[in-house]
Amino acid sequence: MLFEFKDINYTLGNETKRNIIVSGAVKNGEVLIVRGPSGAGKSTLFRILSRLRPGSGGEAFLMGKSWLQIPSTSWRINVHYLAQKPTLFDGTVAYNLAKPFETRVGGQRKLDKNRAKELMKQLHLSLELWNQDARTVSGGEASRLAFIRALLVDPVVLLLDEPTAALDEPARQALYQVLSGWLKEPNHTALLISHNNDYRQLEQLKYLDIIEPSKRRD
Ligand SMILES: Nc1ncnc2c1ncn2[C@@H]1O[C@H](COP(=O)(O)OP(=O)(O)OP(=O)(O)O)[C@@H](O)[C@H]1O
Repeated sequence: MLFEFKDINYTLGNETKRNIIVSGAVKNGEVLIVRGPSGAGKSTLFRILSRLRPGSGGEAFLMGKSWLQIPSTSWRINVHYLAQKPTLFDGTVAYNLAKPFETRVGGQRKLDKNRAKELMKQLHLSLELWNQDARTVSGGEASRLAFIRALLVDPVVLLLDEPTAALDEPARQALYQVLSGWLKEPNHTALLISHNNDYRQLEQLKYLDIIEPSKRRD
């Protein structure tokens, strides 16, 4: 297995607490669709798996190596969380795409400008955006730019949290086409949250349902 998590355990809610325990595994090229009603804890699971917040138990493994053996900064390079609301920093679009390479997340690598521009074209983004102030881009442009930035970092696992929510149909299809190509490269896999079934063009799908324990049949 390329990426595996076992008995990830976390509690949601303040007064009425809900305890969730989930496990899953994905091979090279597979996509695990994480489903569940709004508020079920899907984004929370992604934040735990990318080690942006702690859970209360369980263990994840990247290429067979436990997260207990890998520092969280290195883990996050390879288990990359793409949040529902994209984070863009003050500065141009180019600056935003280069941002991960300024820090340890990008390792020793530099931004591949040609690849960045090629991805922009594939995702129906105008190259005129390159020098635009990132705070002025539209919601749909912002989500595609954050997706491009994630691909440029080239993680092993992409945790995609409703990546097409702000996109129109052609842009949605373009995003899944780019993702599909990325998944065909070695050592790539993804987990995906989506409230609509717009990901049908992806292959090798698996499903994980997050439901309240009281509704479980097992
Ligand atoms: N930092 C936080 N502090 C308090 N409650 C939180 C926090 N983050 C999430 N929650 C709560 O935990 C629950 C699960 O949130 P989460 O974002 O994981 O759900 P989700 O399944 O991704 O929902 P959606 O499909 O609506 O995005 C929600 O009730 C949410 O209000």
